[in-house]
Amino acid sequence: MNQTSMTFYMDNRLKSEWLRTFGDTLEPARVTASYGRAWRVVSAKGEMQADLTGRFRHNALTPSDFPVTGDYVGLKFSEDQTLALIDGLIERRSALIRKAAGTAFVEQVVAANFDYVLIAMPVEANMRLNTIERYLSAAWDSGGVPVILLTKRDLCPEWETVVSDLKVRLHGVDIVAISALQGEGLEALSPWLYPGCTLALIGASGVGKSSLVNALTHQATMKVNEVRSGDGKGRHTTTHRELIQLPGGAYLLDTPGMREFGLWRTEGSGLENTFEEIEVLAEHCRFKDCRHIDEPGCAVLKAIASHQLDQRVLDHYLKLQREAKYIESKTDPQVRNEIRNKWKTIHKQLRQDPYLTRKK
Ligand SMILES: Nc1nc2c(ncn2[C@@H]2O[C@H](COP(=O)(O)OP(=O)(O)OP(=O)(O)O)[C@@H](O)[C@H]2O)c(=O)[nH]1
Ligand SMILES: [Zn+2]
Repeated sequence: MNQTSMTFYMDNRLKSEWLRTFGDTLEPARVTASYGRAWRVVSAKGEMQADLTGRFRHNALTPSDFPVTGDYVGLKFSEDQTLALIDGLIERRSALIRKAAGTAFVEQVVAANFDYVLIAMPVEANMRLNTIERYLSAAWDSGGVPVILLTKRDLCPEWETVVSDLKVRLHGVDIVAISALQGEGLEALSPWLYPGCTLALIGASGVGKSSLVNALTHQATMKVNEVRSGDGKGRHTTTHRELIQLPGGAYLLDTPGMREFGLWRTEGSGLENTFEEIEVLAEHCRFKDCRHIDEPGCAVLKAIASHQLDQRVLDHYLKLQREAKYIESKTDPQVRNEIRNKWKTIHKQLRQDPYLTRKK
């Protein structure tokens, strides 16, 4: 359990938005944990459990209308002052949204109102750019600014080379390498640990997120995961608080939903924007449904043979396309369009990556 005290903070922009939305009728608070039907909030009065007012519940039409961890909310109190009730929600300035496919298309917000997205992954001699790109585009989509957090640098002797290499490839994205175990490199995170700054921490299971939180809070706030063999349970190591205040006043968001982030589908269609070159070439393939794998008369393969196109670009394209097909079959056209538009922005960044740039 987390023993540190928690304080409520709103910057000036938020304060004025708050006043515009609620005036002085409600008590400002922020959600520190969400349990589905109950919430934990912090306000100037301290931390407490909260329910929803009937009015709020009635007005909430979709799952994303309900409060999530990180949300700024307006509280009312029961007549005897013992119960806090959420009566309103400030519009989210950023959100990690999980798009779950089912009979109806459901959007699930898993965390809100962060400034930065810390993308955690172990540093390795051969970093997989595809994975990094997927995380980066999800981060940009969320409204937060991505920071790549390379973990376990004690296990990778060449970590410094990897970092400088990535800095060139991922032009303009901040990259930090740490070892939570040895307490190394943590000071490099200080530019983001200023009072009121909220960081969303994402990354696959086992990359060292809990260890980082522990190292930053200097205490066992989170249980480091010992994967239980057999039943696969005991995976959620997050204690009841999902918004953690760090010494120095920054906040860290770490919710169970975010922990599954590595499994999310964050992009769908729209690859044709990212890989324009291939699409243009493909128009000259003999077969309209050419897969550019081994078909005769394939203009894409011809371009590779003549070194006009890099094989790795095609591999990357085919891989993403296989993945995109899956979600495409499950999402509706309107959503596909949205995803496509987002990709248009992302594609600009990707094109600055030498890895994805066409040879000459
Ligand atoms: N060598 C080394 N091992 C680390 C480091 N950080 C974490 N680990 C180990 O990696 C394993 C997973 O660490 P966690 O912090 O539980 O990873 P997590 O990302 O929180 O995992 P989930 O809770 O499953 O999402 C543990 O055995 C840690 O001891 C590090 O900097 N160096
Ligand atoms: Zn082809």
